[in-house]
Amino acid sequence: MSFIIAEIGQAHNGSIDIAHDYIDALAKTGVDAIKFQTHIANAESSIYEPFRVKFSDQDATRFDYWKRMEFKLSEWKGLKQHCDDAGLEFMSSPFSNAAVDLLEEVGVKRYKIGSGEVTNFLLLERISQTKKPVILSSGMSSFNELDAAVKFLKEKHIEIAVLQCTTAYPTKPQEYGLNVITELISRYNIPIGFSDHSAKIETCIAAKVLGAEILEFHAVLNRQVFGPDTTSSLTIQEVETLVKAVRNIDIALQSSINKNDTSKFSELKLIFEKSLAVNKNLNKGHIIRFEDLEAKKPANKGVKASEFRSVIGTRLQRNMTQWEFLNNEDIA
Ligand SMILES: C=C(OP(=O)(O)O)C(=O)O
Repeated sequence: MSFIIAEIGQAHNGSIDIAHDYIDALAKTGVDAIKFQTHIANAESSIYEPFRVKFSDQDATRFDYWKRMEFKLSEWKGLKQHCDDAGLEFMSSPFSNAAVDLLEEVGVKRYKIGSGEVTNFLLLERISQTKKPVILSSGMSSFNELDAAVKFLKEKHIEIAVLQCTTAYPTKPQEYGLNVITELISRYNIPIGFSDHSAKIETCIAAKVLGAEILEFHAVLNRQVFGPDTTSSLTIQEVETLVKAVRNIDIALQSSINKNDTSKFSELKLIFEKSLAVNKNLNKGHIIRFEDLEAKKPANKGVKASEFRSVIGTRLQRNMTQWEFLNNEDIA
């Protein structure tokens, strides 16, 4: 079955109240986990970090932005408690070792490592010290970089899953990299997933069908609000639709149908299948041609439509009227 993660990221815009609103809204959609990002400006950034997208004049630097996105330990604990109460797993990607320390105090079950951190072995080392399972994203990584991170974590006996991801906001269809999902499955022989930035529900559905066991996408309460990921996010309504679709596909993919066993269709086959009839008035002695025949519902009223070849060239034994069923005793 799929593990579905709704990524809130910075959609709360630094407001703890909005962060809680996200939990309430997403709890109704059927996702398994809600993911935040734990940013500690001093530990992960500096005043030299450029903006990826400068979407408001609120922050002079990207560092100021990260500072504004910080929550206190007690606030993180409140978010975790809210998720617990809503029956959702609380997740948050750390962007520094200090963030891992904080999340350990909050009490997380596993770690998500964002695409930008794949080469941050200092962080990988700190996370592996926790011995908790890891979901590693790959939005900017070459196979060489990914192999190195996977090897590092595997050697430390960390349970690991890798997500196909393309770091672009939003991703265009030609950038999704759905082909990579099957490559990752055969390359690593571990659970593989998909971290989506497309803002379209079909992308995760396609990833699911291709074998992704973990699906992550950004969610936003309102597409009009400022935020670095708004254009790459699904609305709450779209999340609900996506989750329903994925759960159905999970059931479908786990069920196998034996096309050779049609026993449960026997009654329906009688209704849907057809018997041969004549399509015009014909006299006794007429030699039946293809052009004289039609196939009509139901089955079992005359010669089976599948056997029409055995009728062609036979001679009518009686006069027949248009649309009458043709039986074996009518021909010789
Ligand atoms: C940036 C993150 O992930 P991804 O690279 O999968 O978008 C994250 O989890 O915070």
